[in-house]
Amino acid sequence: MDLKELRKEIDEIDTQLVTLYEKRMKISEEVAKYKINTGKPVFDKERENAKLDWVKSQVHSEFTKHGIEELFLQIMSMSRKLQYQLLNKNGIQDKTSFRLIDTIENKKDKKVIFQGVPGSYSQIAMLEYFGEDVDNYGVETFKDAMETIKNQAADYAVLPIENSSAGIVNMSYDLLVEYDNYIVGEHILRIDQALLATKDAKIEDIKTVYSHPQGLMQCAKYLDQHRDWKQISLQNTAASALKVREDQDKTQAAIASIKAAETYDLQVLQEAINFSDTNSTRFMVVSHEPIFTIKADKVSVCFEVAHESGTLYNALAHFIYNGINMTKIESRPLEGRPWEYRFFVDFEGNLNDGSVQNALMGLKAETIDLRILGNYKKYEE
Ligand SMILES: O=C(O)C(=O)C[C@]1(C(=O)O)C=C[C@@H](O)C=C1
Repeated sequence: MDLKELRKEIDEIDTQLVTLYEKRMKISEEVAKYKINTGKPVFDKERENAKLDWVKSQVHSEFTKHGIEELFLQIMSMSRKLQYQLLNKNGIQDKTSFRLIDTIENKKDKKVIFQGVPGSYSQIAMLEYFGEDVDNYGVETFKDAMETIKNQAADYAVLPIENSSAGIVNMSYDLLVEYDNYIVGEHILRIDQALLATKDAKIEDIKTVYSHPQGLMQCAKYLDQHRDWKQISLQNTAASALKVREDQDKTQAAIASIKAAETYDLQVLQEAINFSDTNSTRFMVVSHEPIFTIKADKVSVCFEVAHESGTLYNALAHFIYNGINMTKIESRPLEGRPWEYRFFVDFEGNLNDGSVQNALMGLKAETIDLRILGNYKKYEE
C-alpha cells in the first residue's frame, strides 16, 4: 500500500475516535448532573483503576498496554475536568476560607514585623512596602515572626522567600506549611552586598568575615579571591554588622547592606561584592488572615501527591486545561518520609476566577492536603 492509502485508513479510524470521544464526553456530562444531584465526588479512583486494568487486558503487547493506559488516563482526566467545570457553573465550589477585601493598601495603623535587627534587608524591604513611618520592630527568628503573626501581636510579617542568585529560603517555605498564616503581598528588593568593617580597618587587616549564609553565597566569587578569610554564618547580615561594631576588632568584616554600615557606624571597605549584578531578593508579606483583593493576580499553593507514576503530571494538568499560567514550582522534603516531597506552585490568577476555582477543585480532589498559601498582587517595578 502507498502512504496515501494508509493515511486514508488512519483518517477513517480517527473519524470514529473523534465521534466516540464526543459521545463519551456527552455521557460524562450526564454523570456530572448525577453527581451534582447526589453530591458524589467527581474523582472515583477505584472506577478509574478498574477501567485501566480492563483496557490493558484487552490489548496484547507491553508496548500497547502502556499506550492504552496513557490514552485512557488522558481521556478520564479530560472527563473529570469537564465535570468540575459543570459543578463550578452550578455554583458548587470548594469553599475556600479566603475573604475578599477592598484593599490591603491601607497600611497605616498596622504593626509590622521583620526578622533581624535594624539595617537588615528585611527591614529595608518592609519600609519600601509599607512606607517609612510604619510602626515596626524586628524579631529574632523566622519562627518568631510566624508565631507573632499567629498570635495577632502584629498584623503583618515581612520575610525573604527567594534570592535570584542563591535560590529559595527553605525556612520560609517550611514555616508556611507549619503555620496557618497567609501571603498577602510580595516585594522585590535589589541586594547590593558590601564589605563592612571598623573605621580603622584596611582590606589587608581582615581575617574573618561574618554574614548570613545567603550573603556568603551571593559573594562566593569575591570571597574566593580571599581564601585566607574565615567565613562565619550568623542569623542575618545586619547581625553580622552589629557584631563587627560591638567587637571593634579591625580583623573582622561583615557582608551586609550599605544601610547597615550607616546604622552601625561602620566603614564600607568594598561596595557591590555580590557576583550577580541583578542580585535581588523576593520578600513575602504574611498575615494571619486569609484575605485577598480583586487586584490579586498571583496564587501560591502547596500539596503532596501519592508516590505513584503520573500523579504530579495529572495534578499539573489542571493548570494546563484551565488555561492557567504556572510561574514557579518548588519541592521540599517531607519530614520523616525520605525522598518524598511537598510541591509548592505559584500561578497567575485570582481566587474569584472560574478557571482558578476549577483548577483548585480538581487539585483538591486529586492531591493530598492542598493548601492555598495566598492570593496577592504580583510585584511590579
Ligand atoms: O464513572 C464515573 O463516575 C465518571 O465520572 C466517569 C469517569 C470516566 O470518564 O470514565 C470520570 C471520572 C471518574 O473518576 C471516573 C470515571
